[in-house]
Amino acid sequence: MNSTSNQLLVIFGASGDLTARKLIPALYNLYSDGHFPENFVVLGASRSNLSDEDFRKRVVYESEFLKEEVKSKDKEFIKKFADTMFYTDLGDDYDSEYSGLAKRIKELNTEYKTDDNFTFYLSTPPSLYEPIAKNLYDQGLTKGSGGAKGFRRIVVEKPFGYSLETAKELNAGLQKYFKERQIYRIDHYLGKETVQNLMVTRFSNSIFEPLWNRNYIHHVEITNAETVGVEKRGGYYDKSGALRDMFQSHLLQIVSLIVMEPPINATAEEIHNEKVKALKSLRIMREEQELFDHTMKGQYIASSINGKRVKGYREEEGVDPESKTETYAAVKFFVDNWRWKDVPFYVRTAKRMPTKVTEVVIHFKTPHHQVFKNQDINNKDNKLIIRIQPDEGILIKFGVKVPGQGFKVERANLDFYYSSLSDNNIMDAYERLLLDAMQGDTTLYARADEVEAAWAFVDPILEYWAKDVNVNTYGYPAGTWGPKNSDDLIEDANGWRNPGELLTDETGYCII
Ligand SMILES: NC(=O)C1=CN([C@@H]2O[C@H](COP(=O)(O)OP(=O)(O)OC[C@H]3O[C@@H](n4cnc5c(N)ncnc54)[C@H](OP(=O)(O)O)[C@@H]3O)[C@@H](O)[C@H]2O)C=CC1
Ligand SMILES: O=C1O[C@H](COP(=O)(O)O)[C@@H](O)[C@H](O)[C@H]1O
Repeated sequence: MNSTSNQLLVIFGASGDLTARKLIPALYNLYSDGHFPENFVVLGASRSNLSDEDFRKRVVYESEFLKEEVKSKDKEFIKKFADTMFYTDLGDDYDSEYSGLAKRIKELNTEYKTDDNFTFYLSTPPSLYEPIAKNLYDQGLTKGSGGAKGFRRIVVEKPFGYSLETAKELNAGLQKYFKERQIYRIDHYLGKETVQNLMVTRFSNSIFEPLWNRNYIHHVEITNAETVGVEKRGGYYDKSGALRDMFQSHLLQIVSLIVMEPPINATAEEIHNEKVKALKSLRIMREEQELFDHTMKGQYIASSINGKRVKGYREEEGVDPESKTETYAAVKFFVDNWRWKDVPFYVRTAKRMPTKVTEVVIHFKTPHHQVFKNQDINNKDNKLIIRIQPDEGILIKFGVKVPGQGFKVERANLDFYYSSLSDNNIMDAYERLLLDAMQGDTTLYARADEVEAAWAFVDPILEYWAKDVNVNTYGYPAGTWGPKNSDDLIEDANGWRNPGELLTDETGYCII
């Protein structure tokens, strides 16, 4: 296990939702599991005027996200955790000088012996990333500006850019003040245990990797379905859409792990090098006809689920009532390299689907010669299903003989659930990623060139959709598996695998 050095973690945007919802609960779990170094301090920073005690109340004692923990643990235990938290007010805006912040950091560093090791976590709107980095530099708080003895790391939240151009600008802005190896771009899917397991499944078993290519794989299907709508994030989401929000980041990261070649070792650098090569080999769609044939967008419309009316996307708070922003995105694409030539990849992501599930399905080719003729024609390929969430696990579907006369073949399941491996809870993604940042491991963070390669693939689709000519936005009733014609995109592979029940019997079909 890596060791965690004494350090001070500064969270910008400490009064915000992510800090309370994810970061502090993740820190609490690390603390409970004994992962804090001997000397560890958290300094929250934002414009809101709060004292240290106000901040502790807000994110620990009265936090709706730590309710159970505060109730069930003894007071001393919780107090010790809360006492690692401090707060400093940044004044009116994140552009003003940070002399107060710098002073507080230095005082805490001396008092709590955090060895001059600072991690800066930016949980703010991305427009503030460069100004914050510059201010840290101006205050002598970065390696380049202060002759620091300890380490300096900067963690930034998604979204990382809005397009290839803006992602490049963000990268260049941060790289003026921090070296690439000091920059940690969060993609919380990389912190999920089963996403990491994609590499282990492939590269530590001799039964999968020899088959992991165009000779044996017919197609690859990835589904990311959520039951929730846009909730309180309508304002952000309406400018973003499913392709930017999920596909460019989380789903292309998963694709890179499926497509990549084996790294020569498991170091961050070698893994990132292979992932970049994989992302660069995705065939960028440039022709309008191809973009038309291989992409599909949809938007959820009102429906009734279990007798309760569910709002349509256009009725959500912060959403333009005439919005054409997609809450459903599906893309078919190819990978231009030796391993994957002519193997189609089908990837979809959507909100307001019947069930929450993220899974990768590797569909193997059927055997060249069919010895047993009476196999169900739609169900004769082997499938490897990697369930990323929920019920993390791996399922192999393979043919077995039905007992009795003759050779009737049926699919059987070889099922593995992650939960059967250990009694310990699987670490939450933020917990894992924070611990990695605290330990200086960038493996599960996205590197600049990875992010840019993903945007380079997505940009032409976004541009084509933005033109709004020959592009339909298909409506689908909330609680269904997307537009009624969604199987058109994947008809050459017998349609999508829809695991789970339909919540509603409405099956509307419309173009909106
Ligand atoms: N919440 C979530 O579940 C997720 C969030 N993220 C990302 O994390 C980051 C923070 O998100 P979240 O906590 O939800 O956002 P919030 O709006 O809840 O918090 C943003 C924080 O930034 C500060 N801030 C400073 N300037 C501005 C400004 N001009 N506009 C808005 N806020 C400002 C606010 O504090 P103050 O006003 O006191 O300065 C606040 O603490 C964003 O980049 C978001 O995309 C990513 C994935 C999930
Ligand atoms: O980054 C995001 O992810 C969530 C889904 O995350 P999950 O871990 O619950 O699968 C998504 O709802 C949100 O829109 C997106 O910004």
